[in-house]
Amino acid sequence: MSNEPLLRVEGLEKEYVTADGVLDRLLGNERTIRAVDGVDLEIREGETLGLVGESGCGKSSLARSLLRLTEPTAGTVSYRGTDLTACSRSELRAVRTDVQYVPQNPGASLNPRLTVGDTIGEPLEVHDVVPPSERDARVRNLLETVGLAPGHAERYPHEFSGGQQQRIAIARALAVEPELVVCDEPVSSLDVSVQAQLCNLLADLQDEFGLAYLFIAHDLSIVAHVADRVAVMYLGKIVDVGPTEAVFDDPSHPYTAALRSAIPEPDPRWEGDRIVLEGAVPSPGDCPSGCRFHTRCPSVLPPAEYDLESDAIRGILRLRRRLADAEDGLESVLATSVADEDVPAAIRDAFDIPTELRDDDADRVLADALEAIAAGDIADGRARLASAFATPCETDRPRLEPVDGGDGDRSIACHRFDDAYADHLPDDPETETPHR
Ligand SMILES: Nc1ncnc2c1ncn2[C@@H]1O[C@H](COP(=O)(O)OP(=O)(O)OP(=O)(O)O)[C@@H](O)[C@H]1O
Repeated sequence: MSNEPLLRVEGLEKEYVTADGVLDRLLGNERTIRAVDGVDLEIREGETLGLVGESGCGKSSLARSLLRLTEPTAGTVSYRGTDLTACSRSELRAVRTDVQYVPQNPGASLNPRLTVGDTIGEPLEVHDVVPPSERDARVRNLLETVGLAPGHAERYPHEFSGGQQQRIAIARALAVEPELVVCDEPVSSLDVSVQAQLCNLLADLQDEFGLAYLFIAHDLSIVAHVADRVAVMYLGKIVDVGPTEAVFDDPSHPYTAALRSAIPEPDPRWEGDRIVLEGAVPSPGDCPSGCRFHTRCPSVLPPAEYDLESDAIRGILRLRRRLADAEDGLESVLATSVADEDVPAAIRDAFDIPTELRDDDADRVLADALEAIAAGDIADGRARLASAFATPCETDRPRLEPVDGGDGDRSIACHRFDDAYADHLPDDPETETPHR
């Protein structure tokens, strides 16, 4: 396997401009959704690169824009040195024989009016791969290659199970003898046993034809079985990329650690706790500032001035976010009403902030801010907390940088791995989350 990338993606961006209705569009009330935000990636010859992240992180948008199935907003995609973003439509059609896409949910993407034979035969004709006289034989051969019977060519897509439909979609992609196949969640909708069969099929095809795959999944456990390297995506950005084993054995990025910990049957070697992320992925139309993951990050960096336990800074940040929207007074901070003197304790309780911070100075500043809020001066409390408990995760955007100690193949976008923020790391490693 050569180390020269087959496909190199640089600074890829994809924005969608949406409006709730025609009126909003006419009034200019449109929103820009930045689904892919400056992605750099490479896919090497014959390798499988897994791309994982929760639903809505931008995986399909990335896959579709790198193949120009949807036009990217910015960036370049070089396939064997040819910049696909600069190709004319006809040049792109020629490259499409080398780079194929297997869409999510093949049941919906296979034309119900075409027989399976015509579905697989269509790209053979479009790209002039075999003479018309050899088309049917080639279709039958492709069906056998993906584990279906040659006689299935006469049937229609609805006569097949989900797993079989996925095999048909793979056969269609293979028809033009590609070098790279982008598989968008190829097994997510299938039963576990069918998932395993399809993963084995993809591996066999890779061995036989030397294929490279971009394999998209929201579940890290599937990717572990098929990928040589893994890229982890969060809100339009790659936050962690490296060899599969390294990403699994040392899921250093807090988001990777959370995905890793969510695997239902953990590797017996894995001793980490289950990390439950708060809430869902925020809308890419309204991305958090700084590190996009900071609003859900279990390991957000505390301010350098204080020696704060990670639970405390998380709770304080949650409180700060709530206060940012708290125009209606105390009732939008606390769900139930309590006596004025009990408000500080009730807020600590509601936001999982310890009753006493281990850092006395921090505790005094927090107590003063809570007193201000209890007295009804929410703006003062908000300002005190914002100036005392700022975190670089909220203001500074982390860059995807190689991490020390590896072979240069692992990169992580997290301030915890940037020496410039070393003074923010808590003094007591016992209070740290399990991944660092
Ligand atoms: N055509 C579109 N118009 C507007 N917004 C879109 C469009 N396609 C995707 N989006 C939005 O872009 C964001 C990323 O979506 P995308 O489908 O790329 O994510 P994903 O990680 O592949 O998720 P899933 O696993 O659910 O497919 C989401 O917020 C989605 O709502």
